[in-house]
Amino acid sequence: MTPGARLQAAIDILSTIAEMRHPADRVVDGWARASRFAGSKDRAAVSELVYSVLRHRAELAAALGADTPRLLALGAVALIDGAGHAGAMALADGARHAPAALAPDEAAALRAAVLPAADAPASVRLNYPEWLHAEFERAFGGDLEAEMVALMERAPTDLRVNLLKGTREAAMEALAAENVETESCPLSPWGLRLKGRANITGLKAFRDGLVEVQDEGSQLACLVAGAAPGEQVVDLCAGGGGKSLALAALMGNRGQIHACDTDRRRLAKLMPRAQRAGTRNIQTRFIKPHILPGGADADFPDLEGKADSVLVDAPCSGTGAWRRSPDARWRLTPELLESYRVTQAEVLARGARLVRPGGRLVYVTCSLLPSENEDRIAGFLGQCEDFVQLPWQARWPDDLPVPHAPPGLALRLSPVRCGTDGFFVAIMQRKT
Ligand SMILES: C[S@@+](CC[C@H](N)C(=O)[O-])C[C@H]1O[C@@H](n2cnc3c(N)ncnc32)[C@H](O)[C@@H]1O
Repeated sequence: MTPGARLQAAIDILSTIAEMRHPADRVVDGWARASRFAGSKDRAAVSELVYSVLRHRAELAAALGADTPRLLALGAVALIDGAGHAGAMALADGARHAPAALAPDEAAALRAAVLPAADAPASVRLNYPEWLHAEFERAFGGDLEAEMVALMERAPTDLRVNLLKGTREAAMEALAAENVETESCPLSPWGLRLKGRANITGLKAFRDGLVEVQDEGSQLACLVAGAAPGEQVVDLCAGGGGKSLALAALMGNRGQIHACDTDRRRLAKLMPRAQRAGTRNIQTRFIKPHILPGGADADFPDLEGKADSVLVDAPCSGTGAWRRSPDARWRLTPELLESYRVTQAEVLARGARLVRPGGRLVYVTCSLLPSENEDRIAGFLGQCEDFVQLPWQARWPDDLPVPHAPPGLALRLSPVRCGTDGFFVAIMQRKT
């Protein structure tokens, strides 16, 4: 592909993302599958440009005074990728497969474009929706700028070594034998961080179930949630089972994990993964999203008040994972956020009913927003007096380095403080 054709492909992908509001990775993958003519370098260059626009969208829109996919992509070539104004304009020459020549107003906007100065609003310079500014300020205070800069960076790829299949050292060797260099994650005892890039799902170590892709922050959430051999564990929002699989490894295949979700399609991904991992103590359960107020929970007639531990890995804004999904910041709306908060309160209350006296209720989000985190826990504890919150430090193993999390009972991970995605973990215990 010519540089102009790559630019036009990025513009087409950005147009589809804007029109359909689909996740960017899905649209980029769909384009790559449908574009057999594109080689691996073309695919990498197109994807790089699409993500560059998504990471810098607010800055670019302010610089250009417009946010059409065409101008945003040209602006990214000029201002982010370093090609300069003339370099970007030269690509839109109307040649076959390249973008049509610029209209006079487009050319004028591009020529005049300069990235916002230091006195521009933080939400513009650091690329997040202005309506979330107060929440981020509440979350980070004086660290807001540093955390938002870190959220614009690319996240490393982390793997969780499946201890049911081998040690971290054995996994590192197996990966090295497939030319994939890794290093131990700084905090997770099961974590390996890729030094470069690799197609993980194509590796033998992955197919053999020795490693799974899981951010270190998610691994730490599982470490703190904990699960002991022989326990009855409910993973109430199990999705594709990333956390169920980590808990199963902790349990050494003894006890039972009930992996539940309201989405059959997501849940269906779990059992093939469990098989690959050699996990034999997970069973899946499709559940309805709501229970009737005051009534019994028809999806859990067998588990009411019986579970040793209930993990509520709640649906959330995903703000903590913006490094991986930069487009998610532009799909989030106040209405969507409010709908997450409502569901979070519902699933917490539902999970609480399943916990036995003395058992644990663990609430996890990959959100950085206090309204999905601390406020949810405060609301829950205000209504459920038979639960008390435990400090996360009490569940942190003595022999591991301690994350630089801010003080408080709940564990709050973030890219700057801990080098992980943003996560929130609160542990509550049912009084005996
Ligand atoms: C953060 S994701 C779970 C990720 C998963 N635990 C993992 O580690 O891979 C949240 C999940 O909650 C599910 N969900 C949404 N509403 C729900 C509800 N009312 N009850 C239970 N699960 C729900 C979604 O389908 C989604 O799979």
